[in-house]
Amino acid sequence: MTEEDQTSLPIIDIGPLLIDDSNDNRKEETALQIHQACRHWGFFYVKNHGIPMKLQEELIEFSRKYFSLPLETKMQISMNKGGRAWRGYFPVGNELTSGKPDGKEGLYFGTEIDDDNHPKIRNKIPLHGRNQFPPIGKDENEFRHVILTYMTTMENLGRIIMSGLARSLKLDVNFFDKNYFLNEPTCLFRIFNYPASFCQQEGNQDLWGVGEHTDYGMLTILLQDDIGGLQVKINHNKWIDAPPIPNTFICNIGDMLDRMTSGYYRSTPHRVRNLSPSYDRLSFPFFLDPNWDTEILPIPMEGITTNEDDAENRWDKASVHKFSGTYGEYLLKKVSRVFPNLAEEQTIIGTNSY
Ligand SMILES: O=C(O)CCC(=O)C(=O)O
Ligand SMILES: [Fe+2]
Repeated sequence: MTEEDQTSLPIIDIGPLLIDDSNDNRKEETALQIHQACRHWGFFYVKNHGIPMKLQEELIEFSRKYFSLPLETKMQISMNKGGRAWRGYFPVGNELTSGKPDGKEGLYFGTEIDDDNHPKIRNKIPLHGRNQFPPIGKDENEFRHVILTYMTTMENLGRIIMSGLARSLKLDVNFFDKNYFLNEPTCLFRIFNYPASFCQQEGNQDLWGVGEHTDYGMLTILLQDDIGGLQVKINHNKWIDAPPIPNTFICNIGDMLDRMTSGYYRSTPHRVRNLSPSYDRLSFPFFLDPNWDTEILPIPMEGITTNEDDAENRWDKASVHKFSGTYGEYLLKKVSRVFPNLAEEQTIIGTNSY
C-alpha cells in the first residue's frame, strides 16, 4: 500500500507489552507494528492499554464541569497565579501555537512538587512546582485525585509504549529509561476545551483550535472525547482525520524522538478544529518527555539510513537536529514562544536560535 492509499491511522494492540512473560514473540510482533506506524505516520492508536474506563470517564466529567464555570471562577487558578511553574488555567486565545491565537482554553499540569527544598524549586527552575487544581467534586480534592492518578497511570503506560518503541529500533527494552528518562521523565499534562463554533465565528475563519505544530518531546498520549477534530499531516500537503475511537488512545512521536533517531522516526504535524456547531470538544494530551537535565544526543543508528534534512519542510522551519543543550533548555524556549506574555512576566523569553 502506498502512502497515498492510506486514509486511516493504524490501531495497535499493545496488550502483549503489558504482560510480563518470557515469550517475546508477541512483544516483537507489536514492536514491528510500532515500527511501521512510526516510519509511515508518526501517529498510531493503541488498544488493550489497561487504563480503566472509569478513570477516563471521571476525567472527562470533572473537566466538563470545570469548563462550564463562569470565566471569573476559572480565572481563580489562572496560569499567571501559578508563578514560575506555569501551571493552571488559560482562557481562549491566550496560547499562540503557530503564531496565531488558538481557539481553545485549557489547564496545564505537570509532576506535582510540593517540597520547597526540592533542588528544582531551590534553584528556581521554571516549569516545576505545585499544580493549581480546580476545586471540583464532592470535596475539593476529588478532581485533584483523578488528575494525579491519571498522570501516574499515563507515565506508566508511556514507559511501556517506549519499551515497545525501543524494541522497534532493536534497542534494549530499557534503553529510553536508562538514557533519557533517568527515572525522572519530564511529564506534562494538559486538558483542553475547544468551544463549539469558535472557528466559524466572524473574523476567526483562518484560526484553528490548535494550529499546525509538532510536539516538542518524545511521546504524546492523547485521550479525546467523542466530538473529533484532530487532523494529521501525512505528507507535505495531505491531511487526514484522527477521529475518536472508543477506549483507545492516540500516540504520536515528538521532536526529541525525531532528533534522537536522526529523522528515522519523524515527528508529524497535526492541528485541531472543532467543527461542531453546538458541542465543545475536550482533549487530554499527556507528554512523556526526556529528563529535564539530559542532553539530547542522537542514538547510534547502525545500518539505518537516517535523514536530518528537515528544516525547510517543517512547520516552524527550525531543525530539531541542530540545537545543542539539555531538554529543559529546548522546552523552555519553545514554551516561551507560545506564551509570550507569561514568559515576559517571568523574564525567561527564549531566543529564536532553534
Ligand atoms: O487536542 C488535541 O487533539 C491535540 C492537542 C495537541 O496537539 C497538543 O496539545 O499538542
Ligand atoms: Fe500536539
